[in-house]
Amino acid sequence: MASRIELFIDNEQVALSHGVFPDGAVWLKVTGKLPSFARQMRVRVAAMRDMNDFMLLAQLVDAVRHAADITVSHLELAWLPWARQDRHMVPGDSFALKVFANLLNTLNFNKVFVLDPHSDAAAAAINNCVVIAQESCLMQSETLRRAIGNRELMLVAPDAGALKKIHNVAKASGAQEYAILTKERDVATGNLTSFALVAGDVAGKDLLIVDDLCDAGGTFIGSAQVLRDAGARSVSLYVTHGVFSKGVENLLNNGIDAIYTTTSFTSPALTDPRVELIDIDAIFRA
Ligand SMILES: O=P(O)(O)OC[C@H]1O[C@H](OP(=O)(O)OP(=O)(O)O)[C@H](O)[C@@H]1O
Repeated sequence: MASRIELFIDNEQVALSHGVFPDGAVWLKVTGKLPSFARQMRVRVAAMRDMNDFMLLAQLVDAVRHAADITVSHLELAWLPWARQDRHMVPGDSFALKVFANLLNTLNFNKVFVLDPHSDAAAAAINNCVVIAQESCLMQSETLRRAIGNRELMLVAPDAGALKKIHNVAKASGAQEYAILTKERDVATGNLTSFALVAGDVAGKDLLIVDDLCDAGGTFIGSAQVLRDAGARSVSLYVTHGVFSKGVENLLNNGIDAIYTTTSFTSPALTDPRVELIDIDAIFRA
């Protein structure tokens, strides 16, 4: 299992056990004590990445509802898989986010809390979805709250998708200004081109690129190059979701000085002095 899954009944954590049958099917059991009557079931899932992880969640919900009369059920879904496939993009592909949301909706949660989803399509497709906004996630880093508030770091939006959110990040953190970059992605190949700085005087400044997620990192390596060419003193990166499919070293060796991310996808065990992890527990509790 790749995901991290936790169960809380009326705010008390209950132990789980899971594994894989010889035929490859995953199994899950609640091994802690389940009261026969409980008000609230809360399930937190981080780093969900495939249908085995979804199946474990579905089995957990079934096990709890079989044993206890639950009146309210909440899901804290830190990382939303398939969130980037938020429309049909090329002929023959699928609107995978909608397919996943339709399955998730069968679990009938009263609320589904999602951290900084890639686009508005998530809240439209998931029933009873509550979005925890990017600025709420970022502001849980004391380092960033202080540095942005003291004007020691200037915010940068790396593309049109990020620009939609950065105004709220600036407002929440007390930043006066932000720089804006553009890029183009060929959705058929994934290739990135045309990086350009379209607004903001970044010369001599310490910068913080802010975005929802980092996958292979091409967006941020290309952005860092443009920002350094324009005279930036340093370039750091905040992403709510750190997939880092080519490793954090790929970024840290290619123009990114420091990384800030949450544990929505990144393992809490990641240790690198140049990476600051924001615990999702702090975000969900805020
Ligand atoms: O680390 P990388 O591999 O570069 O991927 C990260 C980028 O991809 C996503 O946007 P996307 O390019 O899908 O564009 P969109 O915001 O227009 O959907 C995301 O918002 C980042 O900007």
